[in-house]
Amino acid sequence: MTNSENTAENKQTILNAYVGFDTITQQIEKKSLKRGFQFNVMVVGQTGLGKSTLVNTIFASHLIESKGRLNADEPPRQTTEIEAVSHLIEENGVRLRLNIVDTPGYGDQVNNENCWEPIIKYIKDQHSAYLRKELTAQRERYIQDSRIHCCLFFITPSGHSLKPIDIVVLKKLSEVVNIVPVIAKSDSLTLEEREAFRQRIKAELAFHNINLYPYESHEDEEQEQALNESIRELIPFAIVGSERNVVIDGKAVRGRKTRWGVINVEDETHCEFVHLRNFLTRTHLQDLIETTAHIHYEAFRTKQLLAIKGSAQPSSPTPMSSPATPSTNAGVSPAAGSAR
Ligand SMILES: Nc1nc2c(ncn2[C@@H]2O[C@H](COP(=O)(O)OP(=O)(O)OP(=O)(O)O)[C@@H](O)[C@H]2O)c(=O)[nH]1
Repeated sequence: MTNSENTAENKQTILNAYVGFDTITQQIEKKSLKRGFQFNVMVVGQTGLGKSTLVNTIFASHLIESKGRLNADEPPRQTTEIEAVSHLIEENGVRLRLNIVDTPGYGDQVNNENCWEPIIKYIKDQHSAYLRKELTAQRERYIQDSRIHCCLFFITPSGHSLKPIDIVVLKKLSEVVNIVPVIAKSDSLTLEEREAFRQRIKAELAFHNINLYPYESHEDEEQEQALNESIRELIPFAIVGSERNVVIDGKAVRGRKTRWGVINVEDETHCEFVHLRNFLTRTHLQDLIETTAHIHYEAFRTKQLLAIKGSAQPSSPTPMSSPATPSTNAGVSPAAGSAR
């Protein structure tokens, strides 16, 4: 046997031997399962649009209470107050720590000037808290992540167009968080009205350059790109929520019973709730978490660290790159995201 044959044979032997590193995915899975997952969702929209109901419908349990008035003589809410509730939910041995941040009463005041500020401040405060923990000398092994991974934005089912205040708030939010807009209570619109409303909203979002999640990325595989494209077609999701079960053909389903029939929340021909739930929990949960870290938090972090560096060198002759345009994750551009 020649030397080169020997080398080739050796190489072959090594490649055929079972080393065991193919179990790395199981090892990661085991560790991740032990640690559990953290998902932080924020709901933004006017009072009574069904925010609490939708969250409870998505996660199939009563997680948050409605903040609506129970009696007509109760005083209306005075200010935008932000409230976070935390739940540990478990499915087939997978533990998910779910934080729901409710922002009741947004845009409900007589004077809505800067009503979005507490919401933006809350999101930035979470980034700031994370950065502080990250920069401490003896940082925790696993930093508690309270950064908002997804903001469900509720659009009033007016059938006309977005309100000017919605456009301002969407624009501000899209710079700091992944937004998933939904047409709330879409059972109040006919199927044609829904579609026309959706197309109008898409056109408005594109006109105002509002970039929504999922962002376009040339790094995604073809399959992923196709999935994201189909999701963009459905955005904003026309949803119906319900915490009650109704009986259809002898089967109890989540639905709303009206005088003229029953809406089955889980029926794709009735509304897009199932698509939204699949998108949030089955296909994009991890990506929402990663995109928050790689794009929104990274932008915040860069801006903060550049600002600190800038203040440490007040007489520096070289101008610093603008903190307003931080670098984002390679290949992924929220600015290039589709706003359809
Ligand atoms: N028709 C219809 N009604 C809904 C839908 N979702 C919720 N509702 C009803 O709307 C009312 C308000 O729902 P909530 O979930 O409390 O609304 P909210 O946006 O959380 O209200 P706040 O917490 O006060 O901001 C309740 O009576 C719900 O049963 C829906 O999809 N369609």
